[in-house]
Amino acid sequence: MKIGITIGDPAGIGPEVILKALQEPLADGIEPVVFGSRQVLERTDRLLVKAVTGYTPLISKFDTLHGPDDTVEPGAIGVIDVLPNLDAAHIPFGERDARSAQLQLAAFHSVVTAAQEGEIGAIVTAPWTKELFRTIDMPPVGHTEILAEAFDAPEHVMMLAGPRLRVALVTTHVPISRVSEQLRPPRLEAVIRTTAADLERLFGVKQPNIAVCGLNPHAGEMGVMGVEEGEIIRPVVNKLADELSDSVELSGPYSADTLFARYRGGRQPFDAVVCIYHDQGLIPLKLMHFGESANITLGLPVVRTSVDHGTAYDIAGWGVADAGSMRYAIELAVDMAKRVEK
Ligand SMILES: NC(=O)C1=CN([C@@H]2O[C@H](COP(=O)(O)OP(=O)(O)OC[C@H]3O[C@@H](n4cnc5c(N)ncnc54)[C@H](O)[C@@H]3O)[C@@H](O)[C@H]2O)C=CC1
Ligand SMILES: NCC(=O)COP(=O)(O)O
Repeated sequence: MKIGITIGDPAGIGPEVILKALQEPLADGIEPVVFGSRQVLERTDRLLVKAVTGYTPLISKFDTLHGPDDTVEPGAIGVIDVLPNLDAAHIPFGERDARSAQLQLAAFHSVVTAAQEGEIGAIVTAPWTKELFRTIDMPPVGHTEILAEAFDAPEHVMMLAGPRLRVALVTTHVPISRVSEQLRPPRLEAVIRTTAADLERLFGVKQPNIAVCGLNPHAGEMGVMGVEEGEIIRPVVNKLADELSDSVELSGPYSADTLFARYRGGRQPFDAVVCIYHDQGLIPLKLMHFGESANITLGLPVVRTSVDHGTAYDIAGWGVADAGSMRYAIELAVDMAKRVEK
């Protein structure tokens, strides 16, 4: 099975974490194919040879493919040049460059097409810089939103998952001031249903135990600190807890701070926590699992995972980036693709 890995923003740490993550071979029968630029991978490989003690050069393993249907030589790393005429070799690290915006987007479009055509078993993305799209007159956009549109999946969910904590987000990249207006019963209901279904489909968790956070301090404290819990969250949770009682244990809304305190001491009280906004879920996730967790798009017909970090311009080109999350994202994608294939 081929796993399509996108290069992300070439000015960031994406290419570095890909090559570091591929130092150890993947499971038998799994062929990594990097969608991006051979020039970028070659310069990163050279850099890592100089900067990282014990790094094994991979350049001799790069196998340029004409397309995702090409065969990858055994033990090789397939590479697809998505913009062969782009001079990507000299894009400066840690700087905004329109060429990076073009490359990160072209790589992603290519991998999405390959997935739609059934050429790859899963997508793994290295980080891109959303704000960079302004250099090519596009709005800042995440992979998740593009995937949802490409696969017509309005009920998609962004989940970040590590060994114990999994958080599923109701709202993602919106200003805090707009979270309340985006917290609507149909969206919350869709997130709970998709999370429950994909805990089993992708993670193999049967009869999941799912908690839902409140939005406000103390989950609104009987309405004196906010009304969304009483007006929106509790009615949806009560309705679905009843409807799904045979297959899901659903509870909430919980006061978010104390809910995450239950994870102390190595405990895993829930299979997933539905969080109302981005930082409500990602702060505890990163405190517990940064570097050993991945981002997963639920609700898609294709498996897609990504790293738990961004492009880290402050360390790009130094060779010091930790590739734990990229390796985790690749291995998780392989597991999920095998589970879905069965
Ligand atoms: N999946 C994706 O494409 C994601 C992209 N981003 C994008 O990344 C850009 C930068 O975002 P930030 O909030 O600054 O987060 P960031 O994760 O890029 O950096 C935050 C801090 O963590 C460090 N760091 C991140 N990953 C690391 C690694 N693998 N090893 C060692 N240190 C690491 C960085 O050096 C920095 O000090 C933004 O444009 C954002 O949109 C952010 C998250 C995910
Ligand atoms: N904070 C997570 C994040 O930004 C992931 O975005 P996406 O590119 O995976 O949609």
